[in-house]
Amino acid sequence: MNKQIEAIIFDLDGVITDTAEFHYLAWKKLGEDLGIPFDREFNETLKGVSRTDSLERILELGDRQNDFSEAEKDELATKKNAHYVELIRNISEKDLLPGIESFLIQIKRADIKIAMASASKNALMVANALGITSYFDHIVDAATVVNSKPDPEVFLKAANAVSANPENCIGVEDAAAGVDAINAANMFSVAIGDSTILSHANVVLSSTEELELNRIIDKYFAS
Ligand SMILES: O=P(O)(O)OC[C@H]1O[C@@H](O)[C@H](O)[C@@H](O)[C@@H]1O
Ligand SMILES: [Mg+2]
Repeated sequence: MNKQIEAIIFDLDGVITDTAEFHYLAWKKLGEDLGIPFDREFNETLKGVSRTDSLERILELGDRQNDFSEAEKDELATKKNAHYVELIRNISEKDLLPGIESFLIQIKRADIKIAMASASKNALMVANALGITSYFDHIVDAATVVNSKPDPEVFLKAANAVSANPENCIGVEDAAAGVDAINAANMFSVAIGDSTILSHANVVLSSTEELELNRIIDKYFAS
């Protein structure tokens, strides 16, 4: 098959904006309320993972997974979300991570499709608050995704929605589970963050400032 780039598919939290930090703070508060404190290292295992699966992992950490009914777990997840929504109340264009908007403009000019594959049910609201929705040809509705990253489902849904062949897609992620999902979707993975955690990506950049379309294209064709 002809190698070409049809779409670039973005994770949201921790890639486009630093909401990964707010997810961490909101889960940390819930964990402390439950007597299950945890650190940033454990938080790495929550990145990219859905709300319900994240709660399960925290309860397992405290060996409390059997202490709550499904209804009580729903209440806990709702409580975390209320705290998260409060933390992101004032986000706006100023909270776009450096280099993101210019990267989106470069992709648009190159006539490559842009999609979002976030596990967050708040993704559309956050994208609207950041003023970037119009750049996206498709934003996957997390409520329709059955399997959490590292399953490739959300990336495959995004590719399908913009009629792109997964092998001709590039995924951008900040989470280890997200990189696994991109790789499992048979896409080219670009990771932003710590290269010791994200070494399984095709390309690791230390910051969004380094996102530059020509550079990514060169790496993709060299792979
Ligand atoms: O609770 P939400 O907004 O639906 O988000 C679900 C998940 O969305 C992912 O993007 C985040 O990396 C996770 O930390 C978060 O738990
Ligand atoms: Mg992320």
